[in-house]
Amino acid sequence: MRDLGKVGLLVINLGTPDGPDPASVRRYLAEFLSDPRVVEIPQLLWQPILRGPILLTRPKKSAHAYRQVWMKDGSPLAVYTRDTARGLQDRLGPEVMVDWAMRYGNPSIGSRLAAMIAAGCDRILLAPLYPQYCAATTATALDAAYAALGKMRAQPAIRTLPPYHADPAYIEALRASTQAQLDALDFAPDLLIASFHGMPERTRQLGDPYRDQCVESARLLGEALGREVRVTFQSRFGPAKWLGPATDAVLRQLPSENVRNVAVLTPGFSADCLETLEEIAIRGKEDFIASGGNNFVHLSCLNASQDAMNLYESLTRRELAGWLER
Ligand SMILES: C=CC1=C(C)c2cc3[nH]c(cc4nc(cc5[nH]c(cc1n2)c(C)c5CCC(=O)O)C(CCC(=O)O)=C4C)c(C)c3C=C
Ligand SMILES: [Fe+2]
Ligand SMILES: [Fe+2]
Repeated sequence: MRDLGKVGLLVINLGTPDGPDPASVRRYLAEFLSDPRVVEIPQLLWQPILRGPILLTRPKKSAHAYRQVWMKDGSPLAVYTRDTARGLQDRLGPEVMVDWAMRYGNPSIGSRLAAMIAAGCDRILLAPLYPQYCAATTATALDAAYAALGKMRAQPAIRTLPPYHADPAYIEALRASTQAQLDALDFAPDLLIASFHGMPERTRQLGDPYRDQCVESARLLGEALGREVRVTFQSRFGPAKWLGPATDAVLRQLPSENVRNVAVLTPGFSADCLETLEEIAIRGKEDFIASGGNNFVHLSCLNASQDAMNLYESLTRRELAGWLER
């Protein structure tokens, strides 16, 4: 008989290839970029483009980028997400079973939900670790969970973590982490840049609150730090118009405006990954220095730091209220 009555917490992140080789990256990109929540072009038109030029060229280029940031234990996104789940398990104790899953690639959301249910969880909090909501991240992670639940006869009760872009605990975690990293620098940045992952401009008109939530997070962080935090958007993909200003263009422009020392933080990413460690910390730095900049630093994401644990413990305890004894 199943042991009924445990509470589960599933930490969810975007997903990453199993290895930094072109075949693994191709598998990952094929799944990721076939998600109609991510590329909102009719599949009949999109699949030939994806299966043709994109999957023939991008895996090799991206694998090269992944190799530059790959860690001993695997992809940074997976390592930090796993460590976040382990840290949260310590904070929440044996009353909650904490696990982690990825929307694309491994471990899949369906497989970890099945494991939690097999272990006796009848109440599960799904926690996509995206502070700012958009359909291409939060919604699709929850879609995948609901799709797996849709195949079950006996479902657990489900709660979902709302976006936390303006939550005082998020702003405080960012403030503490940013201030500690700035205090450890051997230069004083003229400007702080908050670089968020971009989205097609069209998604804003369609109703995604993502851009406004990014701007609000940066405004609140600036207020907490008592200095300007300038918002930019990175990682443009495809020919459509994306949210701006673009991080790479701003970094190339700043030295000509006499801003020669910058710190870039990436507060929309819960964990460091290809987009922060390669695109910003390596290529962003190269662009800025080649354009006449003097000092550049990328500040780490919250990852599985104590600031992160303070944040996630506070958010998840709130959402688990009524399910926990204490
Ligand atoms: C944090 C929020 C993210 C949003 C919003 C987002 C939208 C989005 N991304 C792509 C295309 C790609 N993103 C890629 C990597 C990637 N994206 C995010 C997060 C968001 N994406 C993360 C955390 C990562 C890193 C994964 C890792 O393994 O480290 C990639 C793959 C890498 C590459 O080949 O460049 C693509 C492609 C689109 C099209 C999109 C919105 C429509
Ligand atoms: Fe992305
Ligand atoms: Fe990128």
